[in-house]
This record gives sequence, C-alpha cells and structure tokens, in this order.
Amino acid sequence: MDFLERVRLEKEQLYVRASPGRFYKSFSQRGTCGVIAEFKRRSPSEGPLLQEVTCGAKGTPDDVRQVLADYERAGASAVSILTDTPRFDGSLEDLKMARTATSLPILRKDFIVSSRQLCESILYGADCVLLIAEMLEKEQLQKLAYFAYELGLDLLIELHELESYEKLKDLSVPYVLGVNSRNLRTLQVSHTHTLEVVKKLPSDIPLVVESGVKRLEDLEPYLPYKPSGFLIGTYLLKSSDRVKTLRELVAFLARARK
Ligand SMILES: O=P(O)(O)OC[C@@H](O)[C@@H](O)c1c[nH]c2ccccc12
Repeated sequence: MDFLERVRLEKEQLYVRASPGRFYKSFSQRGTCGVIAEFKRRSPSEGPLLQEVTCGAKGTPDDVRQVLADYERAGASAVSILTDTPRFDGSLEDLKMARTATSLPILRKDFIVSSRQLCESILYGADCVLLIAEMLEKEQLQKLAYFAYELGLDLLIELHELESYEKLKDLSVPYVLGVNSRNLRTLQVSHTHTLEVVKKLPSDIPLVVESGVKRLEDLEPYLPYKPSGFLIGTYLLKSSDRVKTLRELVAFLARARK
C-alpha cells in the first residue's frame, strides 16, 4: 500500500461513518420495544420538569449527567436531548454534556428546518436527529433527510396525522418513524388517535410511539402492533424515583416481547 492509499484508508475510517448507525440499529426491528428516555428541562405543557436532586448530593439541582446516568443504569436503549431554548430551556451545551455522560445513542430533539442544524447536531455529538413531518414541506423534509444521512446521522421522522406519511412514502434513506401522540399545534395528547394511526401504517417499518405515557398501562394497547420503541420524557422526569420507574417500564416491555 502506498502513502496516499494509507492516508485515504485512515481518513475513511475517521470520516466515512457507517450509516445507518447505532440509533437506527437499536430500533430497526418491529417488536423490540426499547425505551428512548428523554431529558428536558421544561415543556410548554408541563412547565419546569427538573426536580431537586432525588439521587446524588442533596441540594444540588438535577443535571443532564445525573439524569442520563440513571437512564443508562435503568436500561434505556437510547436517550433524547431537547436542545430548543425558548420552549424547553435546552441548549447545544446539554447535547455536548450528554455525549460525555452516556455511551447510549443520542437523539437530538429540536425543531429542525435547516441543514445548518444538522451540521451542529453532528458536531455536538448526536447520533440521530428528529424531523417533524407536519412542520416541513415534502421537498424540504426529503432534502434534510438525505443530507442528514450523508452526514452519518440517523433519522427519527415523526408525524401526528396519518396523511403526513404521504411525504415519506418515496424516501429512500433508512429512518425510524415516530408517531407523536401530542398534536404539536394544540399540545393535546390522544392515545386513541395514535393507536388508529399505528394500525393504518405499514407493519414493517421501524416505529416508535412518542409522548404522553403516564403509566405502564398506557403502553399496553400498542403492544399487539409490535412497536420498535417508546419515547418517554415527562413521566420519568416527574417520577420521584426515575431509576425504579424506568426499570419497571423496561421489564414490562421485555415481558411483552416474549
Ligand atoms: O414528555 P413526554 O410526553 O413523554 O414526550 C416526550 C417526547 O415524545 C416529546 O418531548 C416530543 C415528541 N416530539 C416532539 C417534538 C418537539 C418537542 C418535543 C417532542
């Protein structure tokens, strides 16, 4: 091998990332039922979410490191980090911190409208980004999806309305489909609505059910449709013992898989 060939090989190992990556692989099978555990400081519907420390030194505010360590210990398959500032008090600094705090795949959760945000995501350590079908024109959504794929980012593309699936039908890059139980126009949650959407979507695409899980029983109606996973935030962040709460969810889903 000559000098140039050696350099090329070395650079390819560094920069040509295998895509799809770890996030996609964790949720590519229907029926896996993994949990994506979310970190967010506040939400528009619930207000502030971080509590005074429940685990760790008393009196210090809860932080991203502590929460993610708990999520990892309790069996999460991936974590989601809200980086939007005006509505969720998040930031890219949280994403950066998350990367040092966990080895789990990280989803960057924000309202992505530009390829610049995709570049930021990769630089701050995300494995995956969220694209929201209802917020983007078909052409823009597809352009962002292809660019993300090229950057080596995995994709979680979410919809709330079944009709939005039209925008994704001819997308040829791999992605995980999210069905958001919260209507982002009104912030209302409806599991009945999500269940109807899940029933009508193709049964072979990787699918994650998002938002509004408040108890173990909320998961039950989805199980016959074999989701790849559930995205859960508020319930864990508000729990007085998030490790226990998440362990129970993970154990319940493991039993459901059998
Ligand atoms: O906290 P919850 O109800 O468990 O929801 C988590 C997650 O699904 C939610 O934060 C979310 C899903 N899609 C979004 C898009 C933007 C902002 C937030 C979201």
